[in-house]
Amino acid sequence: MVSQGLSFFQRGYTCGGGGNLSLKLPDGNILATPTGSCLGRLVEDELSVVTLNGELVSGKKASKEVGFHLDIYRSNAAVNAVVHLHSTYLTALSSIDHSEKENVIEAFTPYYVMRIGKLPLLPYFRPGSNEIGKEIAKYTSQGYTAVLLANHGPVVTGTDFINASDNAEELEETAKLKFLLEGMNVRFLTEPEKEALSGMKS
Ligand SMILES: O=C(CO)COP(=O)(O)O
Repeated sequence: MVSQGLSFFQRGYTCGGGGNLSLKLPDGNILATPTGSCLGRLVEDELSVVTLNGELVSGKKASKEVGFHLDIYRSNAAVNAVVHLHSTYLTALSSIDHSEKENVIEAFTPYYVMRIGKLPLLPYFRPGSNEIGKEIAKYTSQGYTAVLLANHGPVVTGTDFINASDNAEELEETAKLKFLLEGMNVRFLTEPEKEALSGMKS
């Protein structure tokens, strides 16, 4: 978790004190990043261990968002890790329109389809509020890998910590593609145009 946090930070997936990470330990407790910590400067001994009910077992006080991490674990036994980032492109996308939506990114690559598929946008909630977890759990209980919190950022799950981290990166890259393609105002060729082009072969 310490090295992956540093990797996220160094590659610009998060900055300052934004974001939080967690994973399920073999004994069923949850290892989480402490509140106020920078993902690029995590200290192994300071990481929080909490029970599934949120009681602190060891380390520093857990992230103020640990409640939604726990709601996610309780909603779906297949989830073993949760990554929450304030990554640039997804946070930008989360800030365009606040109304709840079933999906805010269309797929551009098969990898996105395999890892994420659909990205629901949830309404804005104050960070740390109890309501967030219940709203996220409505989706994770149905097998959704990720949701986007309005004016905040993505919450991504995985079968293990590496899987959740890779899912989060794929999602951010897809958001980047969306802005690149839409920013260029790309219009792909229609079928008649493709045919016209293929007629240009000598
Ligand atoms: O990303 C954050 C809130 O959404 C940071 O909060 P924490 O430092 O408590 O984890």
